[in-house]
Amino acid sequence: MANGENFEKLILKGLELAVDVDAKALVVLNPGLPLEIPEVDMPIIVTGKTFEMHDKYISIPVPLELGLENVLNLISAFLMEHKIIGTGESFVYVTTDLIGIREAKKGGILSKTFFSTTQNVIQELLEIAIELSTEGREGMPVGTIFVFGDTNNVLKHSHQMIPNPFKGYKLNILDKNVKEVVKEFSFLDGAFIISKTGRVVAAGRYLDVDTKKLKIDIPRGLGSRHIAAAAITKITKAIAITISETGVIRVFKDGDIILEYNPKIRY
Ligand SMILES: Nc1ncnc2c1ncn2[C@@H]1O[C@H](COP(=O)(O)OP(=O)(O)OP(=O)(O)O)[C@@H](O)[C@H]1O
Repeated sequence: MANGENFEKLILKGLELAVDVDAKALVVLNPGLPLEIPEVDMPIIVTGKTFEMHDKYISIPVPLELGLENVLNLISAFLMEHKIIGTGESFVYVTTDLIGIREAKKGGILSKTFFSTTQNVIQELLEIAIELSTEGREGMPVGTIFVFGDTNNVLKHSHQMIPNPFKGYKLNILDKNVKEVVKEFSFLDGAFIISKTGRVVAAGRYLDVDTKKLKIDIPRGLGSRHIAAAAITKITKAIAITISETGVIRVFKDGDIILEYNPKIRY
C-alpha cells in the first residue's frame, strides 16, 4: 500500500492510537513519499534523507534498508537520547502497511554522540556499505572498515599499509561522485578514515590496537578485521562500520556492536 493518501490515513490512525496508549511520540517510517504531516502536540519523527528540524516534525536519516528491527532500535535510541521518551515509555510507529507500539529499551548501547548532525555522514557510509555488501566490487565480495570521527586520535592509533591514495585531495563523502571513488578503493587492505565532517582522510590504514590488553567482547568467530574495528572504538570516540566478506555490516561504538545487518537477507 505504498500510496501517499493511504499512508496519511495510517498516520492519522497512528496518532489516535498514540493518544489512546499514552505514547510519547509518533514515528513515521517514510520510504520517500511526499507527505502532509498533521500539526499535533506530540513529537513526530519522520525518516528522511537528512537531519532537519521542521515546525511539525523532526526528520532523521536512517536507511530503511536496515530492516524494521534495526531502524526501530536506532530511532528508539534517538528518542531516548533527546529525552523525548524515557525507559518504559512507548512510541507508536507507522510504516506504509502497519502500525505498531514500541517500548523504549533499557540501557540502550547507542552512544550519545551517535545521533547528531553528523548523522548524515553515517547515513552515507551505511549506504556505501549496503551497496558494497550487495554488489561487491566487480562482482567480488568486499570487506573493509570505515572509521568515522575523532580523526586525530584514530590517526595516532594507526599507520599506512600503502601510500594513502586520498592524501592531498579534499574529497567529502557527502559529495555525489565521491561515493563511487570510495567504492573503487574498497579493494585495499585496511581501513578508511573519515573525518567528522565527511572528509575521506585516508584509505589503506592499519589500525594499531593491542587487542589482548583491551578486553574486546564481541561474538566468537569474528576475525581480526572486526576485533580491530571494535578496539579502535574502545580507545577513541570514533564509530566504526565494518563490511565482512560474507556481506554482514556491523557498526561499533565504545568497543561494542551497536548494529548488525545483512542486506543480502530479506527481513
Ligand atoms: N588491525 C587492522 N587494521 C585494519 N585492517 C585490518 C586489521 N586487521 C585485519 N584487517 C583487515 O581485515 C582483513 C581480513 O582479516 P580476517 O579475515 O582476519 O578478518 P575477519 O574479521 O574474519 O573479516 P571477514 O569476515 O571479512 O573475513 C585483512 O586482510 C585486513 O585487510
